[in-house]
This record gives sequence, C-alpha cells and structure tokens, in this order.
Amino acid sequence: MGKSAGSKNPLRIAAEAQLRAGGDGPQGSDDALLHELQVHQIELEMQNEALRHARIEAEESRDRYANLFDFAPMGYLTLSRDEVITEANLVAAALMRVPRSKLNQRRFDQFIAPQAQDDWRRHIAAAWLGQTNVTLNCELQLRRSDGSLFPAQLQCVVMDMAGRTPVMRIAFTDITERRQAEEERRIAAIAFESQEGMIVTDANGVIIRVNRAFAELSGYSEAEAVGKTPALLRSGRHDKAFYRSMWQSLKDTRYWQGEVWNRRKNGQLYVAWLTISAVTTPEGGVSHYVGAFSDTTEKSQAAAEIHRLAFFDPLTHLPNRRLLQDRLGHALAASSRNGLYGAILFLDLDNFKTLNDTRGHDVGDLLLVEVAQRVRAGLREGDTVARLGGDEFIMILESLGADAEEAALLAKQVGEKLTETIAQPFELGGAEFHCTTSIGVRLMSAHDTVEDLLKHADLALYQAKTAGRNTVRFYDPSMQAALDRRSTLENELRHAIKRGEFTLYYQPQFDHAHRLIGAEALLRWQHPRHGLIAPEEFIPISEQTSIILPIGRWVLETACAQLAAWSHGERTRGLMLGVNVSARQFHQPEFVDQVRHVLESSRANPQRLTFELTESMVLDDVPDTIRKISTLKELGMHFSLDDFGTGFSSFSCLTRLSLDQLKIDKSFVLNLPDNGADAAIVTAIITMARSLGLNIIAEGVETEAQRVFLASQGCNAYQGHLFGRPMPVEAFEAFVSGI
Ligand SMILES: Nc1nc2c(ncn2[C@@H]2O[C@@H]3COP(=O)(O)O[C@H]4[C@@H](O)[C@H](n5cnc6c(=O)[nH]c(N)nc65)O[C@@H]4COP(=O)(O)O[C@H]3[C@H]2O)c(=O)[nH]1
Repeated sequence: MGKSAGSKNPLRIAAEAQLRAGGDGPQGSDDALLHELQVHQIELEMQNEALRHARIEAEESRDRYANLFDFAPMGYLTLSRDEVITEANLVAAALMRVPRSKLNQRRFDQFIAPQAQDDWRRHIAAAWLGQTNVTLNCELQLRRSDGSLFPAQLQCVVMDMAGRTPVMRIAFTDITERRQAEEERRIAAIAFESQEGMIVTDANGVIIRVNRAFAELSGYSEAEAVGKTPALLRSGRHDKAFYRSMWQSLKDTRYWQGEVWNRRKNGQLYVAWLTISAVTTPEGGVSHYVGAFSDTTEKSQAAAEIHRLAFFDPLTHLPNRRLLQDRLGHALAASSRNGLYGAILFLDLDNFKTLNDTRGHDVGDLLLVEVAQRVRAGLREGDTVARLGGDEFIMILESLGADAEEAALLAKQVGEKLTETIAQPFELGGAEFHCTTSIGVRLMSAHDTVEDLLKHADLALYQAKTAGRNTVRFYDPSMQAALDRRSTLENELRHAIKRGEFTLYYQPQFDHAHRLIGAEALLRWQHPRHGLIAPEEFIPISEQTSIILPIGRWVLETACAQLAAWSHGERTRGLMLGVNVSARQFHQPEFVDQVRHVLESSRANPQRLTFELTESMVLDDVPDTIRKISTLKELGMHFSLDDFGTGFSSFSCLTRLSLDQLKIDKSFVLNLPDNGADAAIVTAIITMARSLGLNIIAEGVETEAQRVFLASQGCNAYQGHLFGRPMPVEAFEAFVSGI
C-alpha cells in the first residue's frame, strides 16, 4: 500500500496534509498502519464529497437540459429506427395538438399530411441511408391530431448511438406565418408591378418607390422620380382648389380617386384615373401614400370617337340617321306632352350630282360642309339638323305652335329662309358656285310615327323637285299617287319598245342666213293611256334602271334609218341629224361597235350624224370619251356638246375632246337679251367656242329678240320654237317641203 512521496497522487497528498494538521503523525508500525487507514478514510470522504458535488451538478444540468428541451421554440422528437416517436418535447406536443404522453409510441408518419407522405418517405430514406450526425432540411405539410394541416420546416439528423441502434432526432417549426408573409410579399410585388403606374411616397409626399408602369406612363425613370414629389407629373390644368380638395379628402377619409390631367416628361398631356390611399401606422398616423394611376386618354377618346361614329356624320359632324330617329322620337313625345305642332323639313340640293361629277367629290364635300354650316346657322339652338347621306339633310323644328296653320306658316318661312341662304354663292376651291335647294315639309303632331314622318317629308321633297326645284313643298297625299305612277311607268317602259310605243320627233335647226341645216331627233313615248309622254319624265327613270340601253339603241337605229331614207330626198339629203346619247349608253364598252353595226346595216351616211353628248357624261370618264369620240370621228361622225354652260367643263378639257359644236343651253337663252348675267355667259360661251374653232348653236330660241342678240354675238345656228317645234317625221318632211 505504501507509496513514495514522489509518486503520490494529489488526493493522498491532500489527505496526509489534513491528518498532519490534526497533530497525529505515525510513530511505529501500528501507528503507520493507522495513519495509513486514516489517510484512506479521509481520501474516501473527500472522494465522496467530490462525487456528491458532481451528482448535484449533473442533476442541475439535466434539469436545465429538460427545460431547454421542453420550452425551446421548436418541436423536438426522437424517432426509433422503425420511426416510432420515443421522445417529444412539450412544444412538439403543442404543435401537434396532442398531450405529450399520447405522442410517444405513435408513428411519426401519422402526423404527415397525405399529400406529403411521398416526400417524407424520400427524405427519411435518404436520411437513414446517409451519414450520421448530418442535418437534413426539408419543408413538409404536417397534420395535427385534429386533422388540420400546417406547413413545417424539419431538420432531421440520424444520431450514432455508440454501438446501439441509431435514432433520428427531428426539430421542427410551424412556418405558416412565414409562408403567409412570403405570399403577401409575392402578391404585393406582383400588384406593384401591375399595368397601373404606382407611386409610394413617405408621409411628406416624397417619392420613395415607383414601378415599371410608372416609368412607361410618365416617361420618368425610377432614379428621376425618387426623391421628388408627384408634382413632377403636374399638367398645370388643375387649380389650387383641385389639389386642396384632394388633400382634404386624404386627410378625412385616407382615400381619394378621380380623373387628373398629367404631363409626361416629353410634355405630352394625358388623362389619368388616379387612386391615392394613405398607409396608416398602428398609432393612427400616416406613414406612406400609395398612388395608382392608369392612362385613360385613349379610353375617353375612344368612347367619344365611338359615340361620334355611331351618331354623327363624319363629314359635316351633324347627327346621322340613327341620332335623327332618336331625336324625332323625342320630338314626338314632346309634342304629345305640350300639344304643339312641329315640322320636319327634308332638304336636297338641286344639281349636286352634277357638281360632284364635274368638279370631283372633294369639291362636293366642301359644298356639303358649307351647306351644313349655313343650315345650322339658320335654325334655332334647339332645332336638330341631320345629314342622311349624299346631299340630303333633315331639320326638326319643334314647338312651332298649337295651331296647324300657324305652325305650317312658320315651317314654310324657315324653309324659304333656308333656300335663300343656300342660294347665296359658295366659294369652293377658289371658284364660285351657285346652288339651289328643294325642300319637302311635313307637319308633325303627337300621333305621327317616325317612319311616316320621314316617308312623307321625302314625298314632299319629291314634289318640290318635280315642281321645278328651288322650292318648298308640303306633304300632300296626291304625291303618293305620283310615285305610284312612276313605278307603273317603269314597268310599262320595259315593254314600250316591243309594243312600238316610241317615236322620234324632229326639231329643225337653222343657220344665221335662215337656211335649214338639220334637225334634232327627240324621243316621244306614245303611251296607250297617258298619251304622249315627254322624255324628261321617262328618260331619268330609264337611266336609273338601264332600260335606257335598248331605248338608246332603238333611237340610234330609227335615226339612222331616217337619215338613210332622207339621203334619197332632194331637200333632205344635205340635212344633219342630231341624236341624244345618254351617259350609260355612251360608256358601255360595246358602244362604238354598236354604232358601226347600225351605220352599216342602215347604210346611213355617218357624215350627216351628230351625237349630242352632255357635259356631265363627258366628264364622267374623260379618257373613255376621248377614245370613243376619236374612233367615231374616223367614220366621219360629228359631236356636239349639249346643254353647254350648265356643267363645269374646263377649257383644257374641251380642247382634248375634238368636238365640232357647242350647244348653248336653253336656260341661258330664255331670258336674253334682258338678263345681264345670262347675256354675259352666252357671250363668253360664243367667244370661247370661236377661239376653239367650234360651231355654235343656241337651243330654245323662242323670240326674234333672242335670235338678234345671239346673232350679234356671233352665234351661227339656232333651234327653238321660233324656227319650229319638234314634230313627227311626216310633219317635219312637210315642213321641209314648205320652206
Ligand atoms: N322651252 C323650250 N323648249 C324647247 C325649245 N326648243 C326645243 N325645246 C326643247 O328642248 C329640248 C332639247 O333637247 P335636249 O336639250 O337635248 O334635252 C333632251 C334630251 O336631253 C332628252 N332626250 C330627248 N330625246 C332623247 C333621246 O332620244 N335619247 C336620250 N338619251 N335623251 C333624249 O330629253 C330632253 C328633253 O327633250 P324634249 O322634252 O324633247 O325637249 C327638247 C325640246 O323639245 C324652245 O324654244 N323652248
């Protein structure tokens, strides 16, 4: 047992020191043994004391660990190799909503959501297979004991148990809040990068963030905007009061929305729909302002444009047919409320087609715009003026009076005022233009319908036109009868040729020395019931329905046959024969061949044949006219321009046409020589014809005074009642023999 002092352990040295301090040292061998025993006793006591201390420390440390284990902010579980929970802390039990005692011995996969089972199997298999003491992280959906689910983050580690079967420790937390926060952040980020421009300012209105749409809409980059205030966008279109009321609303309700005019960086103005919300702190103060705006310029412009296109005529900006019908409906309702008569006026420009055909559609459009302005200016504020299309305008005059006669008188006065205003010369593309109008009027009272009103006003207009134009006419039921007659005539016209109802009349033409030089062939329709019908009644109908083509051919054949017959007569063989050709007939592609064929089969001398063309048909297609005239002239034919002066043929156009003759329209001859304007026109026409080397003939010469004036100006041929009326061939031949 004895040991040398040099190899003594510290415990023994301490025990011996303690014994020495007691004063008893070893004297003999018994004493030495006793001493030794005493030393051992002291050593044992000291060891016991040390062990007691160690145990107390171990117990304290275990309690600390148990507390940490139980109250750590995470759930802790220990799983056996067969995944049974062998240990769980209180937080784990709380998270699973189950008492800790019930958690133990349950399989952990019972707490995994069904849809997460596969994931869990994968993770756990990897964990068992992988290295020990290495942490494996995963996020899984867990299922509480009450069946509710929650997202959790798990850290799993397989612990090496020093020879014993390894266990798995799992630490897990509920990440519901983190997930929600992430989701909200994602939504906020997406919302912030929406199509709307977004601005976030601090409580002082200094911009701290803007989104991409802001940069696109305003033209300012984020760097340019941050640090400034939204005054950067100001257009200057709103006054101080506007912004005052905006701030007041933000102060009162923490919210404002409305339309604002903003200005882009490039100076362009735009309309924006702006919403501003204040972000408040829990204490109730404002921490930020969030503004969202979208450019609504196009939307408001598009809405206005759609409205304009749907209800207004794009040329004159007057209401169109749709809006007119709507307004008429309102006018009728008003009339039934107040018992007052109104009127609708249907206005149509006389000769608009001629202007359009001769001066082009652009000039036609200018006239329509001017007319629209004059009509609008000539009516009261509340009256409606609409354009139906073409040159047709409708006016609604409301509340004219309780008495029909009185209302009719007022409507008539308005109509006459309008015709006067439109009769004032127009300045169109640098040239003066005179225009007249026809107006049909229909009184309007409560029991009328929109359809009837429009139909009757149209009939009245038709009557105004047939009454010689430039007039105002009221609706009269007899107009319907006239229309019926027109459609009957149209039907009958289709059969008139084969029934042999057409005939040609011949009107003589004389030269300045009163020698008969020729005749104009004028068509007549010998109607079985209505007697002789003048061409002005049926030619327009036949032109509209293309019946003019067989009629024109019949006229040509008959006239050529007549020329051929006259070539045998002493007094008739030298006569020229004028034949009217309609536009449709002339412009048909086979016209030249048709003429050639008729000339050949009739054996008429083309040198004696003059085609009378009107100005408007020539101008319809000038190249076609030039081509056809020159081909037919090669056969020896002549060409005369009929109704000259009513159209707008230009000097240069006339020179290109290789005409032989100009015919002064009878409307200019009618008031000669007293009407100064007509006299001036006639003089100008004659001078122009002479300068072009053309013959000139005046038609509609009824008086000697007219003839004398025409002769004094250099006119060298005449046609008119003064010389002879149109007559059937027999009468004409007798007329020729009698000269
Ligand atoms: N107030 C008045 N009138 C006079 C006088 N002298 C002749 N007239 C009329 O003036 C018209 C002259 O014919 P237009 O200008 O070619 O005008 C013609 C012509 O454009 C067209 N027309 C006549 N026959 C034919 C035809 O065969 N084919 C075609 N396409 N049109 C025809 O019908 C129009 C009217 O013919 P009409 O009724 O026969 O009317 C004829 C004739 O009767 C006069 O001194 N005073």
